Amino acid sequence: MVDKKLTGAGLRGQVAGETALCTVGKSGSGLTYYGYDIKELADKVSFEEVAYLLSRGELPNATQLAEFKARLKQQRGLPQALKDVLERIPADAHPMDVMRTGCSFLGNIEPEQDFSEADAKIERMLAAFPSILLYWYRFSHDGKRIETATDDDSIGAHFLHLLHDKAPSKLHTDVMNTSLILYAEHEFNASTFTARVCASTLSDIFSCVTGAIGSLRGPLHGGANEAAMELIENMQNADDAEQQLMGMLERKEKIMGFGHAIYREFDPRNDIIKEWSEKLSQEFGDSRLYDVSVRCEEVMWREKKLFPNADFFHASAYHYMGIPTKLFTPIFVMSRVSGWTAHVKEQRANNRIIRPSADYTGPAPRPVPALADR
Ligand SMILES: CC(=O)SCCNC(=O)CCNC(=O)[C@H](O)C(C)(C)COP(=O)(O)OP(=O)(O)OC[C@H]1O[C@@H](n2cnc3c(N)ncnc32)[C@H](O)[C@@H]1OP(=O)(O)O
Ligand SMILES: O=C([O-])CC(=O)C(=O)O
Repeated sequence: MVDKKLTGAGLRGQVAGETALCTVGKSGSGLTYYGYDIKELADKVSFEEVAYLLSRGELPNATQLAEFKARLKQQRGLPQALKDVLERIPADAHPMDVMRTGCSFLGNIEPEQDFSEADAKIERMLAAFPSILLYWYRFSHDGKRIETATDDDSIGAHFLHLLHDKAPSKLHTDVMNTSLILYAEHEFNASTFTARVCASTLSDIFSCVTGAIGSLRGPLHGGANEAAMELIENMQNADDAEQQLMGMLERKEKIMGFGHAIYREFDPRNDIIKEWSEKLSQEFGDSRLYDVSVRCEEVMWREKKLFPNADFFHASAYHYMGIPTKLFTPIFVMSRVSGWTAHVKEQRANNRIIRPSADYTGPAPRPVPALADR
């Protein structure tokens, strides 16, 4: 990858700590989890194996995986107190706010009393987050109190099952699996750094994840997959996409789903999700969204040397699976909770409170004037 000097604002280019979890923009295709290349992981394993890897440092063997999945399945149910809270959140709330509240409330009724409980709480969040999201969504939008304890083999299938009231196809299950793997971990991104700052104060794991959800919500981070969908859904065809984009670039507007703080030439997750988006477009029988996305990619590279990040082709892929746009970023939460919590454990294992300094730009020292003189 080409080196660009990364200086100044946003702590860009500054090392803020150590991690054994992940490399971004370094070896192989540019993204590794505990030394495993993202392409190989996306090809060969399940999201549950990746979640286990991130939490324990090694991939599970067959017995460990079966036990891990069984524990996750058992924990999909929600306590009545949490369902009561979710039923009070209005239909027009942003689902990321629902996730933030759901996570925070879970931390009230099932708190992490001691750091030795971290693994149990991580499994509970992995199992319960799709249930929290869909219980609220189905109650507020369809007036239905759904049963969240399904028998689906994977977190991705569980999510789609609750959303559509039926077990998903193999294709959709596979896409969800890959998507959750791609979103699982990404070094010191903004939301993970939020989680680590919180962990460094020796706070509980639910507080760390609640804060991280808040950071992920913004359109410059996880919220970009929804913003990308809003962009492409209004493009009628590839030529229209080109025309609209050229206008936006001329007006110096930001194009959501493009660019990256670390990668300079490509995001290795893009090719993978792009391929699934194409397959889904064929199954869907209407390739408009895929076609306009491809043209956007071409135009952005030609005009600005900017490339699609992980979020851009996720928009069309999720849409083809019938997922409402406002649920896109919460899927990111369902996945990234594995990375956040792995970082919380890593921070706790070698902790010093994260407390950087600031360059002062305010007024020189001065006396406080009396109220009557101001
Ligand atoms: C999973 C994820 O979270 S991936 C990121 C998701 N976010 C998005 O897709 C939002 C759109 N993208 C962006 O806002 C940015 O590219 C970010 C936030 C991801 C990275 O920001 P930075 O590290 O500041 O970007 P970088 O230093 O590469 O920017 C270089 C130049 O390209 C411009 N640029 C970067 N991305 C875009 C974009 N998507 N559209 C238009 N211009 C852009 C910047 O404005 C900057 O121009 P300038 O030097 O004249 O100010
Ligand atoms: O690393 C980043 O800054 C953003 C990102 O791609 C991610 O968190 O997946």
